[in-house]
Amino acid sequence: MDSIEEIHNNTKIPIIDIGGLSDENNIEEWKRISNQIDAASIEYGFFYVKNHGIPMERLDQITGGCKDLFNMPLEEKMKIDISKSINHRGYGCVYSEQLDPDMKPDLKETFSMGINMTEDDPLYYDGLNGPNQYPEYLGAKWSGMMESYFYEIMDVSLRILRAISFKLGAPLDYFDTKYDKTVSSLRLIHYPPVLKRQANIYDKDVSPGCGSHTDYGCISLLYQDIAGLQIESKSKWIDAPPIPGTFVVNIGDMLERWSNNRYKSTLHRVLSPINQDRYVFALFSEPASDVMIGCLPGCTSPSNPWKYSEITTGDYLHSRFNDTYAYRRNEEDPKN
Ligand SMILES: O=C(O)CCC(=O)C(=O)O
Ligand SMILES: [Fe+2]
Repeated sequence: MDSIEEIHNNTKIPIIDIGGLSDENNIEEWKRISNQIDAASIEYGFFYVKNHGIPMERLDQITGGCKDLFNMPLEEKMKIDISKSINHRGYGCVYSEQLDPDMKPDLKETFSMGINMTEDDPLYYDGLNGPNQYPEYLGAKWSGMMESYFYEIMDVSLRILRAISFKLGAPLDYFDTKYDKTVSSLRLIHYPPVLKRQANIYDKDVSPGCGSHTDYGCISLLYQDIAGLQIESKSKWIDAPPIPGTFVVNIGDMLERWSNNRYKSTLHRVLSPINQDRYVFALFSEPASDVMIGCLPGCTSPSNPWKYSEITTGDYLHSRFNDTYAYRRNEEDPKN
């Protein structure tokens, strides 16, 4: 395998060492890290993080968990199909999602899960909260492992959001207070191989691995086993290859709104792997569904008023899911 330096020579997306965020008294480190995150979020909307605290063995274990899920017989996967869910969780089969409306639906299958909310909570029936659909076929050990991982990666996401709050003039726990009933979603993805990639990636008759899109939430943290991810930078597509032990982090639409466009929710896409399966797991980090997306204190001034109107994270997510999922196409848009 190529060394980190060799891989990194081929991409300009910065690698940021976030180890120092675990000591909240080390102000110099917080300044250094939050400045690096700030610069990368302005220029690329993407960066890699290392020293995040999740060991390589754990990442291999979760990759193994992805393979176990997608290797299940189709009838077992369909038992937990996302269309059976009240809250957009469970298995999404190949072609069920179309992230680029100008292209064919995506050649990928997915599994989504989040926190288990109890039924007595007023947010339970808002279509984003509620129970997970776990694969019984894989037993409680599998779901227990994924639930633990969900909290481990949530923790990393909140550490990064604290660094962003630090930089943008908000209290360090600005996002923590909005995340008690987080609708964050952990998503496992499998990209089936193609024999030969189409010569013209813009061929509208061929499904992309994942069509070009921006993410909906605050930040996404992604681990990929093999290459395929590309991001748009200065009107060109550049590769964001896997770098061992790191996560790819990107800014989503909600943080773009919250930061008054200081940070970029960058277009990205995935090329189907050739002759090889590709496995990914990503956390889409988002606050509770009743949280209003406002403007961070350091991102507005009399000469730079907030460019958006207020919307709750729940309404925003529903409208985006309705745009991109075949099974939801006929549902009412809550924004209308
Ligand atoms: O598979 C990848 O590398 C990216 C997936 C992605 O962008 C997404 O699911 O939003
Ligand atoms: Fe994405």
